Amino acid sequence: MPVVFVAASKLPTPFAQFTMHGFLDEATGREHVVLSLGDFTDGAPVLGRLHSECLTGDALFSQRCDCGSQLEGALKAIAREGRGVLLYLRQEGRGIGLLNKIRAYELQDGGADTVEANERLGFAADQRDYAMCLPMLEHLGVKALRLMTNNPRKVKALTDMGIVVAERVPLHTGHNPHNKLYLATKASKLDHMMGNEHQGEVDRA
Ligand SMILES: Nc1nc2c(ncn2[C@@H]2O[C@H](COP(=O)(O)OP(=O)(O)OP(=O)(O)O)[C@@H](O)[C@H]2O)c(=O)[nH]1
Ligand SMILES: [Zn+2]
Repeated sequence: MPVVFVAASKLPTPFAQFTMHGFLDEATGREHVVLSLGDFTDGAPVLGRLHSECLTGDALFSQRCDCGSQLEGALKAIAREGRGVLLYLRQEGRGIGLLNKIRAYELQDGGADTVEANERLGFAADQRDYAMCLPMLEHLGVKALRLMTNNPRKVKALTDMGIVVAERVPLHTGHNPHNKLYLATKASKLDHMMGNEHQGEVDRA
C-alpha cells in the first residue's frame, strides 16, 4: 500500500519558516510529516534528518533520552543552512508505541537497560522500518542526503533503498545525568556512533 501525499502548508517556527508536508502511510494508518526548507532542484545532497517520534522527549521535555535536543539541533542546523529536510516519522518508542515505551521505562526504573526492557516485553531492540521515507523523499525530489544521525542503521536503510548518503553528520547533543546509561547502551548494543567525531557536528547553538 502506498504512502500518499495529502497536503502542505507553511510552518513558522522560532528557527525558520518551514514548509510542512503531510503524508498518510496507508499500510499502517500512520500520519508522517516532513519539514522542508529551500530548493532541491539542483540535485546537491540535502542536509536531512530522519527523526523517530518521541512524545516524551520531543514534546514533554524528558531527559531520559536525547530526542528533544536532537530535534531542535537538527531544525536549527537546517535553518542555518537555509536548505534541508526533517522527516518526522511516527514510530514512537522505536516502533513499539507510547504505552509500551512507558512499560519499558518502568522496567528500566527497576534496573533493565533500554534493550533488555524491550526484549522482556517480547519486542526486538529496535522495531523501526524506514521504507516510508522513499516515497516521501521522492515526492520532495530529494535523491541525496547529508544525514544528521549517529545511527548506522539509518544510513544503511536509506542506501539500500537507493538514496545516496553523501555524508553522515554526527548529532551529539542533549547529554545529561539521566540519559548516561541510555546513551551508553545505544553505543554498546545498538551500534550507535557516539565517538568524538567533531567534523560537521551539529549542536543546539
Ligand atoms: N523502546 C524504547 N524506545 C525508546 C527508548 N528511549 C527512546 N526511545 C525511542 O527511540 C527513538 C529514537 O531513537 P534513538 O535510538 O534514540 O536514536 P536514533 O533515532 O536511532 O538515532 P539518531 O539518529 O542518532 O538520533 C524514538 O522513537 C524514541 O521514542 C526506550 O528506552 N525504549
Ligand atoms: Zn526520546
